[in-house]
Amino acid sequence: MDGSPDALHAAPAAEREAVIKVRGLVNQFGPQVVHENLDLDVYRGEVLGIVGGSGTGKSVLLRTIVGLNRPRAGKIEVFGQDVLSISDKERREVEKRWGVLFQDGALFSSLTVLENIEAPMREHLKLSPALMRALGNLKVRLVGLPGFAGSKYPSELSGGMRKRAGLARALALEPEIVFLDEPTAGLDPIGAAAFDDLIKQLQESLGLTVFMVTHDLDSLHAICDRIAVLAEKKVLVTGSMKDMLSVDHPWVHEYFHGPRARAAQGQD
Ligand SMILES: Nc1ncnc2c1ncn2[C@@H]1O[C@H](COP(=O)(O)OP(=O)(O)OP(=O)(O)O)[C@@H](O)[C@H]1O
Repeated sequence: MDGSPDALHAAPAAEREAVIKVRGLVNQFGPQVVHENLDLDVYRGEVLGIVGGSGTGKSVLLRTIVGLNRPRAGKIEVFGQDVLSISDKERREVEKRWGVLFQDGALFSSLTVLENIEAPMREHLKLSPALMRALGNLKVRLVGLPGFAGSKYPSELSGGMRKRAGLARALALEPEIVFLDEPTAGLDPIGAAAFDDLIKQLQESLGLTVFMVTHDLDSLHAICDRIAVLAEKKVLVTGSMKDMLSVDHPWVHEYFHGPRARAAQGQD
């Protein structure tokens, strides 16, 4: 198997714009090396699913790209900018162009949903309170929440509603890239499928690029254009769901041919 991260993808990489380019990434915590010379491209407009065994560093990769973890070595370009060496001011400009949904939603518990959605606007934009409120209400609707949810506190919402509220906040600045860390974890299968639909709809209507860490085989089937597998401290392989079926690697084979995979493909 070719070690190139795009070895299995049919379209020539040169034709697609990589909005994220990771090269030679090294992450290490004490003696534990999590990533060793990891390379990855994320292309504009795609939904990329990041999968891998527990502890392979999926969340660390996401956190490193968005600047919450400083790597030992390597280069990360987002929108062509070297995000590890740009100034704070340049960094804030780049940060405006992405949104992040953490696994638990990471909403401020003391703020209402609308106030949560307005928080990034307050930080990055100079808008009147009335305009922020109007935009916030639009985001509430965009993610399929009922209007009354805007005035609720996170603790007053169901898990699925909290995820949607977190997504609304991630979309507050109308980003080009959305990072999602296990967005369907903790949702029941119907709620998870509805959330998948929402992500796909938003990706299509807003032209979003979606970087999604997931364990959810249904999500991979339903919405991912491409999958990147983390194993052996790097991106072992990337490709379509179909490509994954022919990868000759024990974890990849077990994951994509196991009973849960067959069920997700509708073969059980
Ligand atoms: N800040 C940190 N300090 C020390 N070790 C860390 C830190 N962050 C992550 N790790 C370690 O790095 C490894 C990768 O963690 P990460 O959360 O990225 O795994 P993951 O692939 O997302 O796993 P899971 O699928 O179980 O969520 C783990 O062994 C974790 O303990």
